[in-house]
Amino acid sequence: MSPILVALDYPDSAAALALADRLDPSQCRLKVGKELFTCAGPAVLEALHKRGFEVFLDLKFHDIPNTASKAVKAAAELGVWMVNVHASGGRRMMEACRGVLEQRTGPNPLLIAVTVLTSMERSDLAEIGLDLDPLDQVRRLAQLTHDSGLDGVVCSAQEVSLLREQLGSAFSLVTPGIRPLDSDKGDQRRIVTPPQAMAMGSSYLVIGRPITQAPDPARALQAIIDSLA
Ligand SMILES: O=c1ccn([C@@H]2O[C@H](COP(=O)(O)O)[C@@H](O)[C@H]2O)c(=O)[nH]1
Repeated sequence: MSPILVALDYPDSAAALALADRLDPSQCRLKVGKELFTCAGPAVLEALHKRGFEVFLDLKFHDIPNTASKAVKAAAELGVWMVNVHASGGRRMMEACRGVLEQRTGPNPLLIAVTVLTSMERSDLAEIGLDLDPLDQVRRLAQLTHDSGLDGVVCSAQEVSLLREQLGSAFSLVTPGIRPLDSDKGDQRRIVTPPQAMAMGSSYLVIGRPITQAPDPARALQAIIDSLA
């Protein structure tokens, strides 16, 4: 199965489903984030599942343990393949989220946690009171996520080699901030090309605008897949 997760960052389900209809579920999974889920709700997940896609519901829950864990349970009941929280919500929050999944019968999504957003660099961390290199904060939060029993983290591919050494091969490393050489960086800061990310050990590559904003998104996806071969 392809490691590519296409980010469906669209303002309505018609646009998202129009793209999905041009893609093949054997070539990629899809990611539904805050914009699309807020406007289209669970119905868009049902429509994507009907088309045969596995879906990462990227809502990055960050709340007290009771609230975050109930949100994770609700996401699991929507049948998604992967769901996430913010690791900075802490160990008790992450353990509560893992706990609600353990109590369910039936298939569970992978549960992962965001470390440091790929749009952030050292100066952004300093402004929120963290005077350290993003790599150090990513390593700390990834260890906490691992110790809390989750399945993996969201990080930049720049951090993947060290996290693989630290946490082993079974831990999922999901990497946004992926940019083919000719594409615009936009608001991302810690970026890596698709072949480099795979070579360094990413489990999954999250790719949005380089595909969705391309003149021919299906062709852009195929070019990225070819670059990984
Ligand atoms: O640290 C993070 C966590 C999540 N994202 C999400 O990934 C995609 C990236 O889209 P691009 O258009 O390829 O930049 C987007 O949906 C983000 O919400 C991230 O970029 N970084």
